[in-house]
Amino acid sequence: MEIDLRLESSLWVGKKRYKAVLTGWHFQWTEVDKNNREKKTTSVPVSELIGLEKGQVEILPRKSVEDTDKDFTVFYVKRSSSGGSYGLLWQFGRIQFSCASRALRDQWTSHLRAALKTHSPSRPHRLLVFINPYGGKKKGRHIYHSLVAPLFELAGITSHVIVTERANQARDHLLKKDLSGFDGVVCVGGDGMFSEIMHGMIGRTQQEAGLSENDLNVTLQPCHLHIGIIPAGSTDCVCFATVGVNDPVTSALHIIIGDSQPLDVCSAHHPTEPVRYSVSLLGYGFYGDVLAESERHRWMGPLRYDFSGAMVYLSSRSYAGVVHYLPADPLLSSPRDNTRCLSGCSVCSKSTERLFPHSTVSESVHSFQCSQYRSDRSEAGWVSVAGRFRCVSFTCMSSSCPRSPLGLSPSAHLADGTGDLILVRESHPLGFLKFLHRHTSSEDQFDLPFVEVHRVKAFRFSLPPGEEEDSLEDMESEAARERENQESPQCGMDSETKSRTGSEQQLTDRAKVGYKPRGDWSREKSLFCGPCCTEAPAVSVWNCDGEILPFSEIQGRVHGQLVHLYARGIEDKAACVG
Ligand SMILES: CCCCCCCCCCCCC/C=C/[C@@H](O)[C@H](COP(=O)(O)O)NC(=O)CCCCC
Ligand SMILES: Nc1ncnc2c1ncn2[C@@H]1O[C@H](COP(=O)(O)OP(=O)(O)O)[C@@H](O)[C@H]1O
Ligand SMILES: [Ca+2]
Repeated sequence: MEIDLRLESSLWVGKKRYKAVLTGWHFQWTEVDKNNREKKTTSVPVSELIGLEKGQVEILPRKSVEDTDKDFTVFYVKRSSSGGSYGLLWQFGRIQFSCASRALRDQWTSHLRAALKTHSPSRPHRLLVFINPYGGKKKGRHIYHSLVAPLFELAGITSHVIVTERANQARDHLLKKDLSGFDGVVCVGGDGMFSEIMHGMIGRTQQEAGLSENDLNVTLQPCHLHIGIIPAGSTDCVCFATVGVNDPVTSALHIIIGDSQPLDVCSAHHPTEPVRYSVSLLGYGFYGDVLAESERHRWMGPLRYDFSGAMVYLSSRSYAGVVHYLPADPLLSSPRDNTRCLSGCSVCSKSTERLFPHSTVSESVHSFQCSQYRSDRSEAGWVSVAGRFRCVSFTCMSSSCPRSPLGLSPSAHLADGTGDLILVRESHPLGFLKFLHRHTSSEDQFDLPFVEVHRVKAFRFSLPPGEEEDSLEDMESEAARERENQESPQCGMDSETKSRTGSEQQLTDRAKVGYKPRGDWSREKSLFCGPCCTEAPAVSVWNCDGEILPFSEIQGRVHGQLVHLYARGIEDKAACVG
């Protein structure tokens, strides 16, 4: 039986009288003056109420309740127009109403609670929170305890908090520990920490489904737990691109109200390595080199990327390779259609219907996607491009971030089952600088003769014929053999570098850092072996959402809407703030 949630009465805020109306979906209050004229109305969707309490309640600086019997306090999401040039900042709104009687107060609180239950069914009650205490400016713990935990408490959310003590602790926990009772997982950290959590969640889901995630042909099962991101890292691109701002309170409010944003994920495969996943950036060449270089300067905090970016730019490298890609349907969207994926995006909604044609996801989705991908795997429809590239980048979304407010690919979609492949060919250094600089403005970075962008479902990158990647073991033994035969140093470097043979150099180039999780933060080998060294490395590494993949040849495939975030995409500023 449907409960009638409608309620209307006069309420007071201080000395001002308001006409308050609960329609079921909305709660609104309008100031009424002495002549019964209605003034400004504030309307809040019930789904955006954070909570309510009887009495006069303050939560800042600390929660205090004065249990008056005619008052109740409502907490709600309030949008602010001062959220920077891109998304909308959400703030915590609080209003304290007084009623004519205690009975009316109880009627309001019970109706509002019932409306919340009915219209906000997907709110989390119990969350597993991982804090990386070393991410970004090392403020994760403080951000969570001072800004986020009080809001969770107010909203009645209980949380189990784990402050990590090592890299990959969160991933391992998600892979092995009992997760029953949790509605979602919260990541307090940057893109690397998010990536760790995403790997744990995707891995766990496939384990439970009995699927082999390393198999490129397997259709992965979407994860059922949502992930919330409290930005506390260096780039925080996943948060920025899915919420529109990097603000812990805004993110906490999206988590509290149980927002849901599906996200495409690209799996990156190499024959001898475990699968890796990426949402923001799979980048070879410039972005791979910047990451490898930046690991040596972690002490600089987020600035390490700017410093390393400048260093790598000055080294002016390009790398040979062959890129194959499987184009997505050009009738659905294009990376140069000048559209933006905003909250409620119709391209993404249509993709949901295409990717999950029946409302009961599981088997139907599985078989549909499998057959679709199997036919894609034939060479039919694949396109190849060979050459020397300054960078080969792939992103499943715009990858906007404070450094680049419109992102690597401004018209990419969060959840359309495709990604954008950006190929930047060898070019004059000033041309490349122009390309990079355009990321910081609204000028079109693809409108340059040496840049191409393709919307794709899958891609692979290989080294040129004859220079294909050997297995690292082969290279190691070859290097050892060469070392035995060779005595003369290559140039006047330090003794370790001097004794490096051709294969060793190549080995170092390819596996520059070995396959270590970035969080180990061990001393990496510099990309710059010294002014005397004129020979640039022949190969680069991949930057996989801030993690180094120590190999060159990969195959990537987009898995549409594989994970869900507590977010709603970028809200259209014009539509939301009056
Ligand atoms: C002359 C001005 C040049 C400005 C170039 C700006 C280009 C910025 C593009 C940024 C794309 C970011 C994609 C996201 C990558 C993150 O996953 C990764 C890890 O983040 P985190 O864990 O929070 O540290 N960040 C990077 O790889 C940084 C790339 C910076 C390149 C300059
Ligand atoms: N306690 C820890 N000690 C060292 N590394 C950690 C720890 N917890 C997480 N990490 C790792 O730190 C890396 C970077 O974290 P992140 O939060 O993304 O910061 P940043 O944005 O500054 O790179 C992640 O790859 C994660 O695996
Ligand atoms: Ca996408």
